[in-house]
Amino acid sequence: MKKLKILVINPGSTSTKVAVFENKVPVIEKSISHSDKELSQFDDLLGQYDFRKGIILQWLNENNVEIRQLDYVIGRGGLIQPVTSGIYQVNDKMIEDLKTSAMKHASSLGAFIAQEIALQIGKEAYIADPIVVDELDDIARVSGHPLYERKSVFHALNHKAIARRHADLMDAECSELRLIVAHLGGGISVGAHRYGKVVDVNQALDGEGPFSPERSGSLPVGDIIRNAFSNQYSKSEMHSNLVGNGGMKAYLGTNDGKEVADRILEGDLQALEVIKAMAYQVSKSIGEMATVLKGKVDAILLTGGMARDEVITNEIIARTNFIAPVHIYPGEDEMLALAENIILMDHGKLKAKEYMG
Ligand SMILES: Nc1ncnc2c1ncn2[C@@H]1O[C@H](COP(=O)(O)OP(=O)(O)OP(=O)(O)O)[C@@H](O)[C@H]1O
Ligand SMILES: CCCC(=O)O
Repeated sequence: MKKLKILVINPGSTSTKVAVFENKVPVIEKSISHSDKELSQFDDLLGQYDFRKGIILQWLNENNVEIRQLDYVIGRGGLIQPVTSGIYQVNDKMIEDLKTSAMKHASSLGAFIAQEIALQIGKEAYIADPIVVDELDDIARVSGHPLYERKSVFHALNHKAIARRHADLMDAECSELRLIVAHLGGGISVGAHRYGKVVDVNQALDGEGPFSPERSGSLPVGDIIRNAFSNQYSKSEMHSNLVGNGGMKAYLGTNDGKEVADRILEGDLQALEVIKAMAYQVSKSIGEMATVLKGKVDAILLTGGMARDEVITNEIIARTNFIAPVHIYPGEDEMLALAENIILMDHGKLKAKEYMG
């Protein structure tokens, strides 16, 4: 059977990851880092479109990949309206919703860039398990005030991929397991997976949960309101304290977990205190999700870049392994997960869903 050639595009806040897969094998792949300075020349996220697309086309060119050789193009999906888990064909409604979304996230560029490249070769573009996958129990939507409904915004693609990887290793199906998955990346999301559905999770973009390398997570709301009306901060300063310049970066001046790990090895006690506080908050979120699953938890899975750091994982294990065994899956499976969605669709085992908005 002919091997499928799949271009996978995953724009993140500080990098653009790109790969060409032949079936499940990434024959070429690259993570292109973008410095704060490089991205600050653009007024907003959509302003980065030509820049990021140009980098991808140049990379394909350098690797002698002609786009007409591609069978499929898939991007990581961003801030559309809430959807169920699955693979979606990019359509006009999706593009419109991405353009008008009030919240911003780099993954929204995935659909735009995938669509433009696919159109050039007369094909459709796809996204899968975007960050707005919503499987919340109704009770989890209640925030505490009717003006505000809790939203499901999290690392859905990697949560689902790591849950599947764990289930495979256990010789089980996700639909048989009750898992707590903690993605420890630039942002942190902790979700309760009940028989394959993420029935509760913190809104990991700009609102809830543990602080992360660059996000503040949950903050005392009354103090935020007082600051917002104090005339001391602009709206964008207030927001960047939540996303981009919050969390570890606000305390230690860097969002780089490896740099902080090195500082701890050199004896930096402040760095150790902040990392332990982050692990403490992640552990509390895991405890919360254990109550969502009524204490019946088969396993706790730690994933994302920061799951490579033993100071963090050991602290979380010590605080949570009374709930269930803790398994560590460092890094992420997002690129492979996107390629796998295409392969399953091509083989007729998964049907692309139509995005209705
Ligand atoms: N070996 C390591 N030790 C400590 N921290 C690490 C290590 N490797 C990566 N990290 C840190 O993990 C964080 C990034 O994780 P990851 O790559 O999963 O996030 P991302 O893709 O940038 O963002 P997100 O996961 O929120 O979409 C960074 O702070 C990075 O420095
Ligand atoms: C909110 C999910 C995506 C991210 O943190 O980058």
